[in-house]
Amino acid sequence: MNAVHFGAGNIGRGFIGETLASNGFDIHFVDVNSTIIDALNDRKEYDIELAAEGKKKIHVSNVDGINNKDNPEKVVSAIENTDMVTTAIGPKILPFIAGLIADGISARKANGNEKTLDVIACENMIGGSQFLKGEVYKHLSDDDKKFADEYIGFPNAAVDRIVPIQHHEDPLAVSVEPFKEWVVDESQMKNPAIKLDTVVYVKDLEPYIERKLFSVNTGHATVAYTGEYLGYKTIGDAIADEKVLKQVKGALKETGDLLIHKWNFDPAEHKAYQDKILSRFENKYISDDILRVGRTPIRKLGFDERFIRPIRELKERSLDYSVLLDTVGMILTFDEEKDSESVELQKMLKEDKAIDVIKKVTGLKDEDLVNEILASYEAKINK
Ligand SMILES: NC(=O)c1ccc[n+]([C@@H]2O[C@H](COP(=O)([O-])OP(=O)(O)OC[C@H]3O[C@@H](n4cnc5c(N)ncnc54)[C@H](O)[C@@H]3O)[C@@H](O)[C@H]2O)c1
Ligand SMILES: O=P(O)(O)OC[C@@H](O)[C@@H](O)[C@H](O)[C@H](O)CO
Repeated sequence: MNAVHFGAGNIGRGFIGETLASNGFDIHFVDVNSTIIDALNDRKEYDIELAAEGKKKIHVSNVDGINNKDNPEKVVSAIENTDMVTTAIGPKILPFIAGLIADGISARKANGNEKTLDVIACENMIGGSQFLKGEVYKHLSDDDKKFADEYIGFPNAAVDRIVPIQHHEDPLAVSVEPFKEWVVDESQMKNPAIKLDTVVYVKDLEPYIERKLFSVNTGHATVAYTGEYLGYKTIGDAIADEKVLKQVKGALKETGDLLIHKWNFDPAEHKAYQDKILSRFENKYISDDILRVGRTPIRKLGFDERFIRPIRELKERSLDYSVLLDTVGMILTFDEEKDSESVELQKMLKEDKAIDVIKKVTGLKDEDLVNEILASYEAKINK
């Protein structure tokens, strides 16, 4: 069996690649990074190192690479014959690869390939694969849409493993934390016969993706933005400061209250899940830049993203969201010249009224909440 995986970056090589390979798949990685693609084609293998005592190595083989910028037709032909498509490319990039996936689906139809296929977006977002489906369908004819409705599934997924930006001489080497969790919505699959060992299949992904995004990612981002505000550069240094630790614990308490209320999670189990997350952020074998974890602050301030959605839903339930609100004030001060969204956000805040920027980036219509965010931001910049 073989898989086409879009995004040969940190999580692509460091988690999705490992899982597909250990399940016996040959992997065609698709990326625009020619250094990585050339190295994959030269060597057809790479190593993953576990960031923990002993630094165990995991060998991944039977891989190659396709540069979708130079050879889009090779991507289409790989999709035409593949058993699975996965992505780990970033939510904003999905629309740019949708056309290639659509062409691959059209080619399957044209060649009478009626083998069912699942396309799984492994991105940090709610409803990632279904979002990708919407983008792919924009490129399909009505007939090809009917074919896709019958044979192509887009099951949503949640993936969890911290993989920082890599600094090795070997462009394929990747160091990852030992923890890993990949959950797929089984009810949206077209080919449920392909079940990957170590992947968890569930009938309803929503509680899992919300638990992940509003615990791991809200927590991580809280460490990043509070840390940046206090002058730190790495997650490890930031979380060692008790002010940052207090902030992340406060944020997790609030999202935990929401998740327990909404999904009936067992409070003791949820507390253990949160404690595990904090210990993962403190992993001394990993150096994770605040710049990476805080990247794309406009995306992270989105209506359904890791801060605004829990705040909205806590407010609806008359539950406390003061720490999340305080953190949103700090996100708006995130000023990193290497992050184009941070540059754009700061430019907007200089040129426009802060209240209008807040409305625009969060999509909020609730005037009271917008004013609360404005007050939180002003408190941060006037300190
Ligand atoms: N790194 C993590 O800890 C982690 C964990 C879970 C989920 N995720 C999610 O996985 C996704 C990828 O994150 P990452 O950390 O691996 O990022 P990354 O930047 O390391 O990898 C993304 C890869 O996509 C490639 N790419 C960008 N534009 C492309 C295009 N148009 N066509 C083909 N390839 C393109 C880049 O060259 C890069 O190799 C994100 O949605 C992220 O939220 C990351
Ligand atoms: O990838 P982002 O930008 O959505 O979030 C940054 C990190 O919080 C994220 O990559 C985590 O490391 C990962 O989600 C852990 O599973």
